[in-house]
Amino acid sequence: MSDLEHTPDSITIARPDDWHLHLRDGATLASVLPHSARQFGRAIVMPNLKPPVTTTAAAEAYRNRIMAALPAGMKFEPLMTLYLTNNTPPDEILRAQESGIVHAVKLYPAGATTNSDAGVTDLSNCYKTLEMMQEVGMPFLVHGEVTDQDIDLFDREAVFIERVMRPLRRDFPALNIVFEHITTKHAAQYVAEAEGPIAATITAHHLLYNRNDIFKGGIRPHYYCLPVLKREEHRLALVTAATSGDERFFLGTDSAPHAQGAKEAACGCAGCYTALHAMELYAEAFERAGALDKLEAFASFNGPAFYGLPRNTDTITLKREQWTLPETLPLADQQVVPLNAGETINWKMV
Ligand SMILES: NC(=O)N[C@@H](CC(=O)O)C(=O)O
Ligand SMILES: [Zn+2]
Ligand SMILES: [Zn+2]
Repeated sequence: MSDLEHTPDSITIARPDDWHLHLRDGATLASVLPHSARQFGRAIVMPNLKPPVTTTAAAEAYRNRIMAALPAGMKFEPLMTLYLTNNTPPDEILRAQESGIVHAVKLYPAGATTNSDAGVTDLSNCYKTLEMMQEVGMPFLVHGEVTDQDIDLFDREAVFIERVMRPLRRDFPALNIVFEHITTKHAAQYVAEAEGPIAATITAHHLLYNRNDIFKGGIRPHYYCLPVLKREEHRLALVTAATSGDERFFLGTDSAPHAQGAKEAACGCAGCYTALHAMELYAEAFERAGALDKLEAFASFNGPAFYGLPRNTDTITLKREQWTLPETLPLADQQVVPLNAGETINWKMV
């Protein structure tokens, strides 16, 4: 635990960016975009819509819908991505690069997570496209889990490193890779030690919670996400990585809105909604580690550096001020339950 007497009552940092965000589309997009735009200057917008965003033209149209949904007076830059499929042609990468609005290509292993059925079944189908990405410097963002049903859910990230990540790095030594939403000590160690241009995003909830929290006092659907929360030793490894100052680690909320009824169900969807209070959660995690001084690089410097983008020039301020989260938030014509709904948290962005 940090020595609370000596931690500041407020912290001002360069405006952060969210390098892993689900904005969805239509009325849901309109409901959730203001939460992210209030805290973050930019976001890597994930392409796992229905249907997925698989072409540059679709990404441009999606970007236009996001900008149309942005409330007047709010500033926000969506950084678009393409959803890799078995059939994505290499020249789509050229179109994406030339568009100036597509900043990465995302791997969803088929069946790994929400809206991933159109994902890649075998990366060897994509080698010509990956070669083009390596050539033009287009980052490759990966949901790093295998999907074999005989692999324990809690082992899927670790197995992905051996079966997919290491061969990928061997075959594409210069490919820019982001290991998204890492959840294990294995992934943290791999990213810290791997050859070549590589980075990882870490969510706030994987820094604050472990798998016990999914079952605290009963089944807690709002703590269910993919990759799933892991043992305490893995959470501790993520906190060590995030607060290490290693510029390979940066902020990605993986805020993933699902309607309340889709989460509180016999077979609930995977995803935590944290966009409302993401920076407050990260401040809590970094303070608990006695590392508030490391938050700015993790949240505001390392991501732009990896993507070759300038840092934001404005700032945000977080004050140590308790406030209670709402039980629900509007989501299109339904509700979404934020993580920590109804709880009192210790930091507030002002
Ligand atoms: N993280 C999740 O649990 N869900 C994400 C998809 C993803 O990031 O895997 C979603 O889009 O719902
Ligand atoms: Zn994912
Ligand atoms: Zn995600």
